[in-house]
Amino acid sequence: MKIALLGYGKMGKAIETIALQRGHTIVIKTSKTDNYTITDADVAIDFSIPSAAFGNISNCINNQVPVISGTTGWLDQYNDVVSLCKKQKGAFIYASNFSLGVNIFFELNETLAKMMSKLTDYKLDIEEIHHTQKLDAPSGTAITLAEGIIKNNDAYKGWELDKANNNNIPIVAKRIPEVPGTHTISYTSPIDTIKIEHEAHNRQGFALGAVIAAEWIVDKTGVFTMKDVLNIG
Ligand SMILES: NC(=O)C1=CN([C@@H]2O[C@H](COP(=O)(O)OP(=O)(O)OC[C@H]3O[C@@H](n4cnc5c(N)ncnc54)[C@H](O)[C@@H]3O)[C@@H](O)[C@H]2O)C=CC1
Ligand SMILES: O=C(O)C1=N[C@H](C(=O)O)C[C@H](O)C1
Repeated sequence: MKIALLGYGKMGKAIETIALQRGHTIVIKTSKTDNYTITDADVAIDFSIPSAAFGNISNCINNQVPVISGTTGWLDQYNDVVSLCKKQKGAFIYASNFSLGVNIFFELNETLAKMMSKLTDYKLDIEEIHHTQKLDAPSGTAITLAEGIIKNNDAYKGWELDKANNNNIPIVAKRIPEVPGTHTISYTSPIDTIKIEHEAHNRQGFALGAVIAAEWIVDKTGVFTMKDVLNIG
């Protein structure tokens, strides 16, 4: 496949390595709004910055190039992308986290949330830790985890950064140099604590998942998620 990398930072470079190992060619690499012809690519992978994602994705969809986006922090425009994709009969996947391990963790989180929904003595919090260059907080993955809990436990209606209000899940975001991404869900009662955690050791899992998603979507039309790609849940 001929791949366009929209965003050639830490993730763009990790994706390039895996894509080349899997026999693909990188035909476009952008680190800003450079001039390029997106139709030179069979598929585009956007790991850019929150303010650039919507423009990058729309350009692909308007030109009938299937697009994968892992960029976080732009989701107020997600529904506009879904509408555009339907109108243009394009192909699009967004995932807050492309790694297989985190997608299994998402399923585990929902199952645990269902089990904990009747145990009102337990107080819940989500913690995420990332490197200090990260632009957004909380992480997209922490938001997906919160949404998975809200769907399965009526006690929670939303989430809030650094605050524990009645019906909102508190998300604590920590920034520590070089941490690729750690997410922890804790349920604490006066008697004990139940914890589940995913710790990425490097960026390879995110990058491999993104390339697998690109290989999967290249001949499809529609809006999909990693559940469709990995066939889990
Ligand atoms: N969904 C997932 O599995 C993962 C998502 N991410 C997300 O991916 C995004 C990128 O992460 P990193 O590579 O670590 O960041 P980074 O800061 O290393 O790279 C971002 C790159 O985007 C470039 N850029 C800026 N404006 C652009 C534009 N208009 N078009 C194309 N590129 C542009 C920057 O110059 C930079 O090279 C972040 O939003 C991060 O949260 C990161 C890891 C995994
Ligand atoms: O910015 C990062 O690095 C990461 N961002 C994603 C997120 O916001 O959840 C995924 C991963 O945790 C790494």
